[in-house]
Amino acid sequence: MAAAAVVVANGSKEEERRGGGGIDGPTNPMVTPLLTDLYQFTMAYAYWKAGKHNERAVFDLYFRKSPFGGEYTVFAGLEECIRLIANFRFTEDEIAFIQASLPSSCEIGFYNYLRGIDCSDVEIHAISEGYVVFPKIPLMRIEGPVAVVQLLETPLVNLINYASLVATNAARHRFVAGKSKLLLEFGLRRAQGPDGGIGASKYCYMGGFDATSNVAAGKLFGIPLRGTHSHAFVSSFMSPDEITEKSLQSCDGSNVCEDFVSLVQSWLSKLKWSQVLGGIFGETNQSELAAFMSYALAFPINFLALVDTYDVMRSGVPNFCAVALALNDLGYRAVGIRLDSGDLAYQSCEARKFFLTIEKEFGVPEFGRIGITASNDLNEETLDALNKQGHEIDAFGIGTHLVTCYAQPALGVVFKLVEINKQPRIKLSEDVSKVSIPCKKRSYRLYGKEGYPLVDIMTGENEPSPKVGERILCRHPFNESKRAYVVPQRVEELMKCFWPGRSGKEREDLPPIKVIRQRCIEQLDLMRPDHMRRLNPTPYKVSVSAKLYDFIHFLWLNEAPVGELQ
Ligand SMILES: Nc1ncnc2c1ncn2[C@@H]1O[C@H](COP(=O)(O)OP(=O)(O)OP(=O)(O)O)[C@@H](O)[C@H]1O
Ligand SMILES: O=P(O)(O)OC[C@H]1O[C@H](OP(=O)(O)OP(=O)(O)O)[C@H](O)[C@@H]1O
Ligand SMILES: O=C(O)c1cccnc1
Ligand SMILES: [Mg+2]
Repeated sequence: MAAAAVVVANGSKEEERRGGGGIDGPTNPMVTPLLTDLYQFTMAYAYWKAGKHNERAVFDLYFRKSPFGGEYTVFAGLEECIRLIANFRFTEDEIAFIQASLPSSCEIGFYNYLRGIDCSDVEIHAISEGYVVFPKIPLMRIEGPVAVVQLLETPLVNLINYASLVATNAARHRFVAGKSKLLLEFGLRRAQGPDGGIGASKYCYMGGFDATSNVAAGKLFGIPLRGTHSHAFVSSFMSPDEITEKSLQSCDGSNVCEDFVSLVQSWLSKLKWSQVLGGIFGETNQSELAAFMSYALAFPINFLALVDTYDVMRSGVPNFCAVALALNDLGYRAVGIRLDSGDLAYQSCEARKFFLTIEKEFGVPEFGRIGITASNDLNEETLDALNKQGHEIDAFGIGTHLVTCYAQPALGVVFKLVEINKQPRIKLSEDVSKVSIPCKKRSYRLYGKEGYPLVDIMTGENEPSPKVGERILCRHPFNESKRAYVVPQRVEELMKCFWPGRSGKEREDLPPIKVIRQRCIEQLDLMRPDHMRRLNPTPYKVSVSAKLYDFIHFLWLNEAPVGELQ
């Protein structure tokens, strides 16, 4: 396959980074081999100086606790990692910068070594993107020359951390909102910079949102685009007299209404004087009406109005209905309203009643079902509160809380050495949850009779895999008394080969985002409901085989010095 090329972003006369396997470079051109911490280079130099740089190392990338007080995480960001790996080459410019940044005592031979580095000898196994994942289970296993893999630590952790966090946040918002609601990501203006904005749109879609307002993300990833209009559009109008072009062709093109403004005004007075609606409102705001009419003239098939600029029930909703009824006369069906302040539950119910009354009173089929979108600082809690109160909202536009991951700003993804030169390594800690699980491992998801995943289990690389119908002991990695026998009805090996290096293994495809999104939805559906609930969810069991358990504790005892009491 032809090698992909990514033009280096820093502008000067630049070489191209030659990609492997026809895989494009990272979406964000800032993702280069320099997007790492200085200490990765100093360690790489020290490995090189010690003649250790080509020792074969295995690192696991995993997190320790699911975010947002939950018991599940959506794994996202893998494709961007593979794009980095496939195109991992230093340019001359970058090497010159590293040379200028390291102490002058560093030998020149190191820079020649960096010149020759790529990831052709690195092997990456990973869980598929969009999978539901759990603490301690490796999301990725990275094997290769220790100095190269060390350089990958920071960018890989960076690419997985926010992606998985925000995809999980999206999945959690979807869980509370319910499957039938349309979820729109509106966060670009509030995101942490341009990359935060693009990443949020991509991974919220992956986590189950339906569309984004972010046009660049729509182009880059093919995510559906949706949007309404803002208060500025409404308040920019002063009066209906501003509307000079008043004609509107009917939907089927069979006739032209020469004065759409008068048609709307006549509907507004019918509404005002109707027996059943009379009394709800009097004079509506005419500048708002002008804005709605203008928007309808511009978008007769997509007419949606923001109704809370002046007064939702006394102005916005009646004005919207007058325009929608005029459109209806011409064969168009209005899309709906957006509420962006006040009590969203109450207002949505009042608006729905108003629509239903019109449907009945004026015999307009389906008018009662007109869409209601709500926005304004929504998050899991407000969605939950709205559900409890009862509401008539069909779509939610969510920005700040979703994309900034307001409830938890980072997922603690880590990258730990588990083996070097075939020797298992462990990292000890006073805090047991921070002790790393040594060895090059495999991991499996074991499913029970009811089809739910029961437990994830890690084994040594060369242990026989768990078998359907065969009892296996699953042990908590650090708590001796926590163990269970499981007879799996289905066994799924979790990690697949996404970058074979020189192993000759087949490389897993990187599927389109829509496929990953669908996979994520199916994965979330597969989970037992008590793991998913928001309040005190049941922890999902993560375990090790009996053999791996014994080995962890043998290594632990071997590495931990024995204290002496005086
Ligand atoms: N029925 C409801 N139950 C619980 N929370 C709600 C309900 N309706 C709206 N909210 C939330 O209450 C908060 C209202 O925020 P705030 O008081 O700042 O806005 P507002 O005064 O309604 O609008 P703005 O200041 O934008 O004009 C928002 O976070 C919104 O999502
Ligand atoms: O509330 P979020 O979840 O962040 O969703 C996006 C918000 O952005 C827009 O207004 P903006 O917040 O810019 O202005 P406003 O708060 O004054 O309406 C929009 O009207 C939403 O309210
Ligand atoms: O299209 C919208 O309504 C929108 C887009 C971004 C932010 N707030 C609202
Ligand atoms: Mg706001």
